[in-house]
Amino acid sequence: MSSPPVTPPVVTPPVVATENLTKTYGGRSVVDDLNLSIPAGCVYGFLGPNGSGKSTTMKMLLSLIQPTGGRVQIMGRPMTRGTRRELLGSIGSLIEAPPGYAHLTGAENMRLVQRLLGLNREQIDDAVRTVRLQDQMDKKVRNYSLGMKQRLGIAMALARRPRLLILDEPTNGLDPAGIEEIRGLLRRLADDGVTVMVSSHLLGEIDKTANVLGILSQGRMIFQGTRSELMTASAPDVIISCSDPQAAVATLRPFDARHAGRSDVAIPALDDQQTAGAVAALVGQRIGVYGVRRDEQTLEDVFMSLTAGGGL
Ligand SMILES: Nc1ncnc2c1ncn2[C@@H]1O[C@H](COP(=O)(O)OP(=O)(O)OP(=O)(O)O)[C@@H](O)[C@H]1O
Repeated sequence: MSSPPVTPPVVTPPVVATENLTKTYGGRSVVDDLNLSIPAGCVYGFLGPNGSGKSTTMKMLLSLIQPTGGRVQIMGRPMTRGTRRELLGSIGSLIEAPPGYAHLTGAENMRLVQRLLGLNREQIDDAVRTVRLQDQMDKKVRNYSLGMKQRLGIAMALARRPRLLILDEPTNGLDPAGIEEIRGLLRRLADDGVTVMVSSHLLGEIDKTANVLGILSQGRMIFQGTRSELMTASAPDVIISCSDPQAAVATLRPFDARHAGRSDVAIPALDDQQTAGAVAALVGQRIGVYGVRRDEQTLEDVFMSLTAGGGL
């Protein structure tokens, strides 16, 4: 009897991959040996304090500036002088200030994009609907709120129906309602199969939207993975609630224990075996152990400790 044919798994290359991507200005590396990997269909949150190199990285992905070293691959193909034009045709981007002529209406701005890129009317209408600006198209852009300008910028980036969208700090300066509007938009785009790379210096602005996070500090990637992997990697404190915290701190000095208020003692970076050892040591000293738990950590705590609070 012949065995059924084995279908090889479909391996989709990352939509963006960089290898040792580096940018140096005057001998200083502002992007340093970066290995980015952005899976297809995700919202990739690119986080880091101001000046950590996010914009410089995004500009290199878009070929707006030349890397000093390393390589960029988009959808499995190397970005070179020969492939650049074609690859950029499948990327929409919003870098720095929102684009658009202030003295023209939203509709006039979109018509310019249509003509410039040789698009059809349906593509323009779809993009405007996606960012929910269809009722604002006859207003001059100078009368738009910042959030509306950002959404118009995103509509311009979306009009060519890109597979990849690169947005540099699209929520910067927006009020909570504007931030929520952009979050919802990014989720809808990812649901429609667009891969979105979005930068921010504020974790709270994108952590609920992003499936994958890349955290940059001083030009180096200090973490890349899912939100839950980040929480796991951060090894939260173990908190032991006990009858005599002063004596417990003395007993657990080799574990770097500290008094954490009332009956609590906090111990950093303990694995399960070490936790059992710490509890046994307390029991051996006749200190009553009331409870043992892992500290609650917000993603903000983790981010702050990873980036040592620099610039936040
Ligand atoms: N053309 C340039 N010449 C010299 N230094 C530069 C240049 N462009 C950027 N830098 C420096 O590179 C570092 C990274 O800047 P970049 O704008 O990429 O950071 P960022 O993470 O995007 O921060 P921000 O959110 O503030 O823009 C900064 O120290 C910046 O001053």
